[in-house]
Amino acid sequence: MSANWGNNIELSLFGESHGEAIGIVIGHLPAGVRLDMEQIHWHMKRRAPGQNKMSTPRQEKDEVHIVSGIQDGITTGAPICAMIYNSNSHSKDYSELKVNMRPGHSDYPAYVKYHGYNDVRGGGHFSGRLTAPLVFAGSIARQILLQKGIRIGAHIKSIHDIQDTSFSVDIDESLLNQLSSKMYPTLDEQAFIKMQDEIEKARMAQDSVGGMIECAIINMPAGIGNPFFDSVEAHLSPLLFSIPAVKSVSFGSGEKITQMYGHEANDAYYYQGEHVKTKTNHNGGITGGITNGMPIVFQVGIKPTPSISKLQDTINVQTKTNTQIQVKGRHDPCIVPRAVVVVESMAALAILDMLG
Ligand SMILES: Cc1cc2nc3c(=O)[nH]c(=O)nc-3n(C[C@H](O)[C@H](O)[C@H](O)COP(=O)(O)O)c2cc1C
Ligand SMILES: C=C(O[C@@H]1CC(C(=O)O)=C[C@@H](OP(=O)(O)O)[C@H]1O)C(=O)O
Repeated sequence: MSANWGNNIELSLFGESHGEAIGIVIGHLPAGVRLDMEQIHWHMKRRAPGQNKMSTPRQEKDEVHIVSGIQDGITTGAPICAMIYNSNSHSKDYSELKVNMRPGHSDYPAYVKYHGYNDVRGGGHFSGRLTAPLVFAGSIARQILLQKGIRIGAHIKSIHDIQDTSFSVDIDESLLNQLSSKMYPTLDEQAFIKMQDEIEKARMAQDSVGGMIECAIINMPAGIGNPFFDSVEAHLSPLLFSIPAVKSVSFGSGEKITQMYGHEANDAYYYQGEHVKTKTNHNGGITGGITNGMPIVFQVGIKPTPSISKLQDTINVQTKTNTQIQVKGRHDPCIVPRAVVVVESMAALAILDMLG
Protein backbone atom coordinates (compact mmCIF):
# COMPACT_ATOMS: atom_id res chain seq x y z
CA MET A 1 0.00 0.00 0.00
CA SER A 2 1.11 3.55 -0.54
CA ALA A 3 -0.53 6.76 0.61
CA ASN A 4 1.53 9.60 -0.83
CA TRP A 5 0.09 12.63 -2.60
CA GLY A 6 0.93 16.13 -3.82
CA ASN A 7 2.62 18.11 -6.59
CA ASN A 8 3.85 21.11 -4.61
CA ILE A 9 3.22 19.93 -1.08
CA GLU A 10 3.82 16.31 -0.08
CA LEU A 11 1.52 14.21 2.08
CA SER A 12 2.42 10.79 3.37
CA LEU A 13 -0.32 9.16 5.42
CA PHE A 14 0.41 6.17 7.65
CA GLY A 15 -1.09 3.90 10.29
CA GLU A 16 -3.94 1.52 10.91
CA SER A 17 -7.07 2.03 13.00
CA HIS A 18 -6.11 -0.57 15.65
CA GLY A 19 -2.33 -0.21 15.34
CA GLU A 20 -0.27 1.87 17.74
CA ALA A 21 -0.76 5.15 15.96
CA ILE A 22 -1.90 6.92 12.82
CA GLY A 23 -0.17 9.97 11.39
CA ILE A 24 1.03 12.10 8.55
CA VAL A 25 4.23 13.61 7.18
CA ILE A 26 3.73 16.94 5.38
CA GLY A 27 6.57 18.24 3.22
CA HIS A 28 7.23 21.51 1.37
CA LEU A 29 5.23 23.82 3.63
CA PRO A 30 6.60 27.34 4.05
CA ALA A 31 8.77 28.11 7.09
CA GLY A 32 7.72 30.78 9.56
CA VAL A 33 3.97 30.17 9.63
CA ARG A 34 2.66 30.87 13.14
CA LEU A 35 -0.03 28.27 13.70
CA ASP A 36 -3.20 28.82 15.69
CA MET A 37 -3.17 25.60 17.75
CA GLU A 38 -6.66 26.33 19.13
CA GLN A 39 -8.05 26.26 15.57
CA ILE A 40 -6.29 22.94 14.90
CA HIS A 41 -7.72 21.56 18.13
CA TRP A 42 -11.24 22.72 17.15
CA HIS A 43 -11.01 21.13 13.70
CA MET A 44 -9.81 17.84 15.25
CA LYS A 45 -12.71 17.94 17.71
CA ARG A 46 -15.30 18.41 14.94
CA ARG A 47 -14.20 15.09 13.43
CA ALA A 48 -13.31 13.10 16.56
CA PRO A 49 -15.34 9.95 17.31
CA GLY A 50 -17.32 9.13 20.44
CA GLN A 51 -18.97 12.47 21.15
CA ASN A 52 -22.68 11.63 20.79
CA LYS A 53 -25.03 8.94 19.51
CA MET A 54 -24.77 10.18 15.91
CA SER A 55 -21.20 8.92 15.95
CA THR A 56 -19.30 5.68 16.63
CA PRO A 57 -19.03 5.20 20.42
CA ARG A 58 -15.25 4.60 20.10
CA GLN A 59 -13.65 7.14 22.43
CA GLU A 60 -10.47 8.71 21.09
CA LYS A 61 -9.05 12.07 22.16
CA ASP A 62 -7.32 12.56 18.82
CA GLU A 63 -4.56 14.59 20.45
CA VAL A 64 -1.85 15.37 17.93
CA HIS A 65 1.78 14.68 18.91
CA ILE A 66 4.04 16.82 16.79
CA VAL A 67 7.27 14.97 16.14
CA SER A 68 8.97 17.48 13.85
CA GLY A 69 8.60 20.61 11.74
CA ILE A 70 6.91 22.92 14.27
CA GLN A 71 8.79 24.77 17.01
CA ASP A 72 7.04 27.09 19.49
CA GLY A 73 3.94 26.95 17.27
CA ILE A 74 5.83 28.12 14.15
CA THR A 75 6.67 25.97 11.11
CA THR A 76 10.43 25.44 10.75
CA GLY A 77 10.33 24.44 7.07
CA ALA A 78 11.32 20.85 7.90
CA PRO A 79 8.78 18.10 7.12
CA ILE A 80 6.02 18.14 9.72
CA CYS A 81 5.45 14.73 11.24
CA ALA A 82 2.34 14.35 13.41
CA MET A 83 1.17 11.23 15.24
CA ILE A 84 -2.16 10.39 16.88
CA TYR A 85 -1.98 7.40 19.20
CA ASN A 86 -4.88 4.91 19.14
CA SER A 87 -6.11 4.19 22.63
CA ASN A 88 -9.55 2.61 22.44
CA SER A 89 -9.61 -0.23 19.92
CA HIS A 90 -11.80 -3.32 20.51
CA SER A 91 -10.08 -5.70 18.13
CA LYS A 92 -12.09 -8.77 19.08
CA ASP A 93 -15.12 -7.25 17.30
CA TYR A 94 -13.18 -8.02 14.11
CA SER A 95 -12.27 -11.69 14.74
CA GLU A 96 -14.91 -13.07 12.32
CA LEU A 97 -14.22 -10.41 9.70
CA LYS A 98 -10.94 -11.94 8.58
CA VAL A 99 -13.04 -14.52 6.69
CA ASN A 100 -16.60 -13.12 6.57
CA MET A 101 -16.47 -10.16 4.23
CA ARG A 102 -18.47 -7.04 5.16
CA PRO A 103 -20.57 -5.91 2.19
CA GLY A 104 -19.74 -2.31 1.31
CA HIS A 105 -16.42 -2.20 3.18
CA SER A 106 -12.90 -2.72 1.82
CA ASP A 107 -12.59 -6.28 3.21
CA TYR A 108 -13.06 -8.38 0.05
CA PRO A 109 -11.05 -6.35 -2.50
CA ALA A 110 -8.31 -5.86 0.13
CA TYR A 111 -8.33 -9.63 0.88
CA VAL A 112 -7.75 -10.32 -2.82
CA LYS A 113 -5.09 -7.65 -3.27
CA TYR A 114 -3.14 -8.29 -0.07
CA HIS A 115 -3.72 -12.06 0.06
CA GLY A 116 -5.53 -11.83 3.42
CA TYR A 117 -2.59 -10.12 5.20
CA ASN A 118 -4.32 -6.72 5.40
CA ASP A 119 -5.36 -5.56 8.87
CA VAL A 120 -9.17 -5.67 8.97
CA ARG A 121 -9.40 -4.41 12.56
CA GLY A 122 -11.28 -1.12 12.54
CA GLY A 123 -10.85 -1.07 8.76
CA GLY A 124 -7.03 -1.07 9.11
CA HIS A 125 -5.39 1.42 6.75
CA PHE A 126 -8.73 1.86 4.90
CA SER A 127 -10.42 3.22 8.01
CA GLY A 128 -12.21 6.55 8.23
CA ARG A 129 -9.98 6.98 11.27
CA LEU A 130 -7.14 7.91 8.91
CA THR A 131 -8.99 11.15 8.20
CA ALA A 132 -7.85 12.45 11.64
CA PRO A 133 -4.28 13.22 10.47
CA LEU A 134 -5.73 14.61 7.22
CA VAL A 135 -7.79 17.10 9.23
CA PHE A 136 -4.61 18.11 11.08
CA ALA A 137 -2.83 18.71 7.75
CA GLY A 138 -5.90 20.47 6.34
CA SER A 139 -6.12 22.74 9.35
CA ILE A 140 -2.55 23.93 8.70
CA ALA A 141 -3.33 24.36 4.99
CA ARG A 142 -6.39 26.49 5.87
CA GLN A 143 -4.25 28.80 7.96
CA ILE A 144 -1.76 29.28 5.12
CA LEU A 145 -4.62 29.96 2.68
CA LEU A 146 -6.16 32.44 5.11
CA GLN A 147 -3.00 34.56 4.83
CA LYS A 148 -4.05 35.00 1.17
CA GLY A 149 -7.66 35.72 2.23
CA ILE A 150 -8.94 32.32 0.99
CA ARG A 151 -11.58 30.78 3.27
CA ILE A 152 -13.32 27.42 3.21
CA GLY A 153 -16.57 26.32 4.82
CA ALA A 154 -19.08 23.52 4.36
CA HIS A 155 -22.51 22.46 5.55
CA ILE A 156 -24.50 19.24 5.65
CA LYS A 157 -26.63 19.50 2.49
CA SER A 158 -28.67 16.37 3.11
CA ILE A 159 -29.01 13.27 5.25
CA HIS A 160 -30.96 10.50 3.54
CA ASP A 161 -33.99 12.42 2.16
CA ILE A 162 -33.81 15.42 4.53
CA GLN A 163 -32.52 18.51 2.71
CA ASP A 164 -30.81 21.67 3.90
CA THR A 165 -30.98 24.75 1.65
CA SER A 166 -28.09 25.26 -0.81
CA PHE A 167 -25.53 28.06 -0.79
CA SER A 168 -26.85 31.17 -2.53
CA VAL A 169 -24.76 32.99 -5.12
CA ASP A 170 -23.29 35.31 -2.48
CA ILE A 171 -21.19 33.54 0.12
CA ASP A 172 -19.35 35.85 2.47
CA GLU A 173 -16.71 35.44 5.15
CA SER A 174 -19.16 35.80 8.01
CA LEU A 175 -21.32 32.92 6.72
CA LEU A 176 -18.30 30.62 6.36
CA ASN A 177 -17.00 31.60 9.82
CA GLN A 178 -20.43 30.90 11.27
CA LEU A 179 -20.54 27.45 9.62
CA SER A 180 -17.01 26.53 10.74
CA SER A 181 -17.79 27.51 14.31
CA LYS A 182 -20.59 24.90 14.50
CA MET A 183 -19.98 21.26 15.29
CA TYR A 184 -22.52 20.12 12.65
CA PRO A 185 -23.35 23.07 10.37
CA THR A 186 -26.50 23.43 8.31
CA LEU A 187 -27.82 26.64 6.72
CA ASP A 188 -31.30 25.91 8.09
CA GLU A 189 -31.18 25.06 11.81
CA GLN A 190 -34.52 23.23 11.57
CA ALA A 191 -33.11 20.89 8.91
CA PHE A 192 -30.49 19.60 11.32
CA ILE A 193 -33.13 18.65 13.89
CA LYS A 194 -34.87 16.49 11.27
CA MET A 195 -31.51 15.07 10.14
CA GLN A 196 -30.69 13.99 13.68
CA ASP A 197 -34.04 12.16 13.87
CA GLU A 198 -33.30 10.44 10.57
CA ILE A 199 -29.89 9.23 11.82
CA GLU A 200 -31.45 7.99 15.06
CA LYS A 201 -34.18 6.15 13.15
CA ALA A 202 -31.53 4.32 11.09
CA ARG A 203 -29.42 3.55 14.18
CA MET A 204 -32.40 2.04 16.00
CA ALA A 205 -33.16 -0.08 12.93
CA GLN A 206 -29.53 -1.45 13.05
CA ASP A 207 -29.00 0.38 9.77
CA SER A 208 -27.18 3.48 8.51
CA VAL A 209 -27.76 6.50 6.26
CA GLY A 210 -25.65 8.67 3.96
CA GLY A 211 -25.94 12.19 2.60
CA MET A 212 -24.33 15.16 0.92
CA ILE A 213 -21.91 17.86 2.05
CA GLU A 214 -21.73 21.18 0.19
CA CYS A 215 -18.49 23.15 0.42
CA ALA A 216 -17.46 26.65 -0.68
CA ILE A 217 -14.05 28.23 -1.19
CA ILE A 218 -14.19 32.03 -1.33
CA ASN A 219 -11.80 34.83 -2.34
CA MET A 220 -10.06 32.63 -4.90
CA PRO A 221 -8.60 34.98 -7.50
CA ALA A 222 -9.79 34.51 -11.10
CA GLY A 223 -7.35 32.84 -13.48
CA ILE A 224 -6.14 29.90 -11.34
CA GLY A 225 -6.04 26.46 -12.97
CA ASN A 226 -5.54 25.11 -16.46
CA PRO A 227 -7.60 23.48 -19.18
CA PHE A 228 -7.84 19.68 -19.53
CA PHE A 229 -5.73 17.55 -17.16
CA ASP A 230 -4.77 20.30 -14.74
CA SER A 231 -8.22 21.82 -14.17
CA VAL A 232 -9.34 23.03 -10.73
CA GLU A 233 -11.96 20.24 -10.70
CA ALA A 234 -9.20 17.74 -11.55
CA HIS A 235 -7.17 18.95 -8.55
CA LEU A 236 -9.99 18.83 -6.03
CA SER A 237 -11.59 15.55 -7.07
CA PRO A 238 -8.76 13.08 -6.27
CA LEU A 239 -8.46 14.32 -2.70
CA LEU A 240 -12.23 14.38 -2.18
CA PHE A 241 -12.55 10.84 -3.56
CA SER A 242 -9.75 9.77 -1.19
CA ILE A 243 -12.13 10.24 1.75
CA PRO A 244 -13.48 6.79 2.63
CA ALA A 245 -17.20 6.43 1.73
CA VAL A 246 -17.23 9.31 -0.80
CA LYS A 247 -19.09 8.17 -3.91
CA SER A 248 -19.75 11.40 -5.80
CA VAL A 249 -18.24 14.84 -6.36
CA SER A 250 -20.00 17.52 -8.39
CA PHE A 251 -19.41 21.22 -8.98
CA GLY A 252 -21.78 24.18 -8.99
CA SER A 253 -25.31 22.98 -9.71
CA GLY A 254 -23.91 19.47 -10.28
CA GLU A 255 -26.27 17.07 -12.01
CA LYS A 256 -29.05 19.70 -12.03
CA ILE A 257 -27.15 21.66 -14.71
CA THR A 258 -27.86 18.79 -17.12
CA GLN A 259 -31.58 19.55 -16.89
CA MET A 260 -31.20 23.29 -17.59
CA TYR A 261 -31.36 25.22 -20.87
CA GLY A 262 -28.22 27.02 -21.95
CA HIS A 263 -29.66 30.42 -21.03
CA GLU A 264 -30.24 29.12 -17.49
CA ALA A 265 -26.93 27.29 -17.07
CA ASN A 266 -24.76 30.18 -18.33
CA ASP A 267 -23.76 32.41 -15.44
CA ALA A 268 -24.29 35.96 -16.76
CA TYR A 269 -21.39 38.36 -16.11
CA TYR A 270 -21.63 41.89 -14.71
CA TYR A 271 -19.29 44.50 -13.29
CA GLN A 272 -19.64 45.41 -9.63
CA GLY A 273 -17.33 48.42 -9.56
CA GLU A 274 -14.09 46.94 -10.92
CA HIS A 275 -14.96 43.38 -9.93
CA VAL A 276 -16.31 40.88 -12.44
CA LYS A 277 -19.12 38.81 -10.95
CA THR A 278 -21.75 36.41 -12.23
CA LYS A 279 -25.46 36.67 -11.46
CA THR A 280 -25.75 32.92 -10.82
CA ASN A 281 -23.06 30.33 -10.04
CA HIS A 282 -24.24 27.12 -11.70
CA ASN A 283 -20.65 26.45 -12.84
CA GLY A 284 -19.32 26.57 -9.27
CA GLY A 285 -16.73 29.30 -9.89
CA ILE A 286 -14.85 27.28 -12.52
CA THR A 287 -15.14 27.44 -16.32
CA GLY A 288 -12.57 25.98 -18.73
CA GLY A 289 -10.93 24.39 -15.68
CA ILE A 290 -9.97 27.90 -14.48
CA THR A 291 -11.38 29.95 -11.59
CA ASN A 292 -13.60 32.86 -12.64
CA GLY A 293 -13.40 34.69 -9.30
CA MET A 294 -16.79 33.47 -8.00
CA PRO A 295 -16.85 31.09 -5.02
CA ILE A 296 -15.79 27.55 -5.88
CA VAL A 297 -18.79 25.46 -4.84
CA PHE A 298 -18.96 21.67 -4.86
CA GLN A 299 -20.95 18.81 -3.36
CA VAL A 300 -19.62 15.54 -1.99
CA GLY A 301 -21.90 12.47 -1.74
CA ILE A 302 -21.26 10.06 1.13
CA LYS A 303 -22.72 6.58 1.21
CA PRO A 304 -24.41 4.97 4.23
CA THR A 305 -21.88 3.45 6.67
CA PRO A 306 -21.20 -0.08 5.44
CA SER A 307 -20.82 -1.76 8.88
CA ILE A 308 -24.37 -2.32 10.13
CA SER A 309 -25.69 -4.90 12.54
CA LYS A 310 -28.68 -5.76 10.33
CA LEU A 311 -28.45 -9.30 8.94
CA GLN A 312 -26.89 -9.31 5.43
CA ASP A 313 -25.84 -11.89 2.87
CA THR A 314 -22.13 -12.34 2.29
CA ILE A 315 -19.35 -14.87 1.70
CA ASN A 316 -16.82 -16.75 3.85
CA VAL A 317 -13.54 -16.70 1.91
CA GLN A 318 -12.01 -19.52 3.98
CA THR A 319 -14.76 -22.08 3.41
CA LYS A 320 -15.73 -20.49 0.07
CA THR A 321 -19.40 -20.65 1.01
CA ASN A 322 -22.27 -18.23 1.08
CA THR A 323 -23.15 -17.09 4.56
CA GLN A 324 -24.74 -14.25 6.49
CA ILE A 325 -23.23 -11.51 8.63
CA GLN A 326 -24.31 -9.18 11.44
CA VAL A 327 -21.45 -6.74 11.90
CA LYS A 328 -20.49 -6.21 15.53
CA GLY A 329 -18.65 -3.28 16.98
CA ARG A 330 -18.90 0.46 17.20
CA HIS A 331 -19.82 2.24 14.02
CA ASP A 332 -21.09 5.59 12.83
CA PRO A 333 -24.81 5.32 11.99
CA CYS A 334 -24.02 8.19 9.59
CA ILE A 335 -20.59 9.38 8.47
CA VAL A 336 -21.73 12.75 7.10
CA PRO A 337 -21.72 14.94 10.28
CA ARG A 338 -18.11 14.04 11.17
CA ALA A 339 -16.99 14.27 7.54
CA VAL A 340 -17.86 17.98 7.07
CA VAL A 341 -14.50 19.13 8.44
CA VAL A 342 -12.76 16.34 6.50
CA VAL A 343 -14.17 17.73 3.23
CA GLU A 344 -13.10 21.28 4.20
CA SER A 345 -9.61 19.97 5.04
CA MET A 346 -9.17 18.08 1.77
CA ALA A 347 -10.32 21.15 -0.17
CA ALA A 348 -7.70 23.26 1.65
CA LEU A 349 -4.92 20.78 0.87
CA ALA A 350 -5.90 20.60 -2.81
CA ILE A 351 -6.04 24.38 -3.22
CA LEU A 352 -2.75 24.93 -1.35
CA ASP A 353 -1.05 22.34 -3.55
CA MET A 354 -2.47 23.97 -6.66
CA LEU A 355 -1.32 27.47 -5.71
CA GLY A 356 2.21 26.09 -5.46
C1 LIG B 1 -15.10 9.94 9.26
C2 LIG B 1 -15.43 8.58 8.75
C3 LIG B 1 -15.97 7.64 9.61
C4 LIG B 1 -16.29 6.36 9.15
N1 LIG B 1 -16.84 5.47 10.03
C5 LIG B 1 -17.14 4.22 9.61
C6 LIG B 1 -17.65 3.26 10.53
O1 LIG B 1 -17.86 3.54 11.71
N2 LIG B 1 -17.91 2.01 10.06
C7 LIG B 1 -17.70 1.67 8.75
O2 LIG B 1 -17.97 0.54 8.37
N3 LIG B 1 -17.25 2.57 7.86
C8 LIG B 1 -16.95 3.83 8.26
N4 LIG B 1 -16.44 4.72 7.37
C9 LIG B 1 -16.38 4.36 5.93
C10 LIG B 1 -15.40 3.26 5.58
O3 LIG B 1 -14.11 3.54 6.06
C11 LIG B 1 -15.37 3.07 4.06
O4 LIG B 1 -16.69 2.90 3.58
C12 LIG B 1 -14.53 1.87 3.68
O5 LIG B 1 -13.17 2.15 3.94
C13 LIG B 1 -14.67 1.47 2.22
O6 LIG B 1 -14.31 2.53 1.38
P1 LIG B 1 -15.32 3.15 0.30
O7 LIG B 1 -16.62 3.30 0.98
O8 LIG B 1 -14.69 4.47 -0.08
O9 LIG B 1 -15.41 2.22 -0.85
C14 LIG B 1 -16.09 6.00 7.80
C15 LIG B 1 -15.54 6.97 6.93
C16 LIG B 1 -15.22 8.24 7.39
C17 LIG B 1 -14.68 9.26 6.44
C1 LIG C 1 -12.35 5.44 15.07
C2 LIG C 1 -12.89 6.14 14.11
O1 LIG C 1 -13.85 5.66 13.24
C3 LIG C 1 -13.86 4.29 12.92
C4 LIG C 1 -13.98 4.19 11.42
C5 LIG C 1 -14.29 2.81 10.97
C6 LIG C 1 -14.14 2.50 9.55
O2 LIG C 1 -14.34 1.32 9.17
O3 LIG C 1 -13.89 3.42 8.72
C7 LIG C 1 -14.77 1.85 11.85
C8 LIG C 1 -14.93 2.08 13.30
O4 LIG C 1 -13.77 1.60 13.95
P1 LIG C 1 -13.82 0.74 15.30
O5 LIG C 1 -14.54 -0.53 14.98
O6 LIG C 1 -12.41 0.54 15.68
O7 LIG C 1 -14.57 1.56 16.30
C9 LIG C 1 -15.05 3.58 13.60
O8 LIG C 1 -15.07 3.79 14.98
C10 LIG C 1 -12.50 7.53 13.85
O9 LIG C 1 -13.06 8.09 12.89
O10 LIG C 1 -11.65 8.07 14.57
